[in-house]
Amino acid sequence: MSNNYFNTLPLREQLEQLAKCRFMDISEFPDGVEALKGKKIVVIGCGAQGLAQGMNLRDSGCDVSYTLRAAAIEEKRQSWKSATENGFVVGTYEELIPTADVVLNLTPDKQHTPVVNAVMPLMKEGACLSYSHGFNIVEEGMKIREDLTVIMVAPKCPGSEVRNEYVRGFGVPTLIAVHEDNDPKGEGLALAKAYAVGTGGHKAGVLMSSFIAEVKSDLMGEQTILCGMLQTGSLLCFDKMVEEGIDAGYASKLIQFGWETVTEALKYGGVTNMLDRLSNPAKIKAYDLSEELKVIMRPLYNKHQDDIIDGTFSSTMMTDWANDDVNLLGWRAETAETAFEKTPAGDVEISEQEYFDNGILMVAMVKAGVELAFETMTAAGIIADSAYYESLHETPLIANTIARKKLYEMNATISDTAEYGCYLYNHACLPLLADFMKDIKTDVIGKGLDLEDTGVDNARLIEVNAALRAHPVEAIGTTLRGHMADMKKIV
Ligand SMILES: NC(=O)C1=CN([C@@H]2O[C@H](COP(=O)(O)OP(=O)(O)OC[C@H]3O[C@@H](n4cnc5c(N)ncnc54)[C@H](OP(=O)(O)O)[C@@H]3O)[C@@H](O)[C@H]2O)C=CC1
Ligand SMILES: CC[C@](O)(C(C)=O)C(=O)O
Ligand SMILES: [Mg+2]
Ligand SMILES: [Mg+2]
Repeated sequence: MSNNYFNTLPLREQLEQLAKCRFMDISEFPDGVEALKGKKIVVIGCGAQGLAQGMNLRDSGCDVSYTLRAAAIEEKRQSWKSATENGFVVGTYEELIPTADVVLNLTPDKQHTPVVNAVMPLMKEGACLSYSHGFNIVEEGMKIREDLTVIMVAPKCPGSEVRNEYVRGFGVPTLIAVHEDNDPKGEGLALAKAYAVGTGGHKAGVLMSSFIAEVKSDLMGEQTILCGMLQTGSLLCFDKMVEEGIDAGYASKLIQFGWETVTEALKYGGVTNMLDRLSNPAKIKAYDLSEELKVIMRPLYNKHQDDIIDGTFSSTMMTDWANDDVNLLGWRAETAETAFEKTPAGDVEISEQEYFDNGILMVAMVKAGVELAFETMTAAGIIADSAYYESLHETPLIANTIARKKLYEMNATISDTAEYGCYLYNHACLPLLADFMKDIKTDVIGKGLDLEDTGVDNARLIEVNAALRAHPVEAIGTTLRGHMADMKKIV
């Protein structure tokens, strides 16, 4: 079914592409959206990314309209409503694609082959086709007409946050790339840079990378820490608290809003700051739990990265696509039936500090997941900047979606590809953590440490603090966060 482009490349070229990643200074964007001025941008699809990116680009002065498949227009589906209610012109492929200078393909990855095959013959000679994820090019080996420029502008963030951050006057880190096989006029980079400015990404940080590095890091981040770990942690922590007699409404609230609160600390000051929010004994406890979790979960992180690199993951997922999404839909239904999803957050006050104090295990899970994802990606040749965005930086942005409407909202907001990978990880991780969870009590999830004396051994505290600060995700995080000084507070 697929013709994996990455697997056709010689090893040296694979390694070179994986390691392609350069942080662009904001001074490299002096022309703003100029390269898109006077150009007609037509977005295919008006879903999570489509609507957010289109609105940002329009607010940045670009000419944006939407093309949808005929049935979506005839049936006035949600995509049609989202585009028309926001004042955009909407038309069929035949009406709008031939007029477009730049076509943004923002349909689900699963649909890219049929969508691109349908629009490519309608595209103007020399136009540009853009993606926000390189799956179609890298994993399916899609060949694009030689006269067309092919670029990627991939926000490292859910669509809702692409819009929210822009409205807050900021942006989200964005990875840009030009498909080297398709840059006939040498204008790909200028277009990608202007597009990144139009969505606000340049304010948060743009990485100039490759289609390959984006795909192999994006898939890894979303499957493991960003979505898989948060889903697994939510289910395990909730069930444990209820089993230990904690009020279900309290447990539900602690988790639903806890991820957002603890990862907000991560966003501002990395893993170090997140653990610094705990008392000294709680910090040492969280550190020890996370070290234990890392030993248990490391083989799973390695497996996910290996399967992503060699194409096993993509071919498995494509088999599911061909099989009417039987696994995806089954996992989605199963998630909806979990006790955590079905228990509304209780009407109880939980202070910001209490989320940390009573959520020590959640802090440990985030630390373990972020560090493992970062370590695994960089060991596979992904550059630290990119691994940082795909592990630490994006975790709070995904956590925000859980705060809105639990796992349902997270899985509805992320791409179908991320949703599939999230469930895949979750299914493997739950049994892996079964023994570990047997020893967990309410001191680390639900009630917090009940200590009269909060004293700790100096040498141990120094050792833990040093280990936290020495992790390589902290060094790159300090540098990259230095470029995000205007980031706005959420919680
Ligand atoms: N979700 C996210 O936050 C992120 C997504 N991305 C990437 O962005 C791209 C878009 O993903 P996402 O925003 O999640 O997608 P969504 O599922 O949210 O939106 C898909 C849109 O495409 C339309 N669509 C679906 N099937 C077809 C089809 N066969 N032909 C034409 N249109 C179709 C849908 O409208 P209708 O069904 O009404 O026709 C809908 O408007 C993907 O490449 C994804 O990897 C990148 C970063 C983050
Ligand atoms: C976290 C998943 C993601 O990669 C994203 C929002 O960045 C996606 O595909 O949705
Ligand atoms: Mg992503
Ligand atoms: Mg993704």
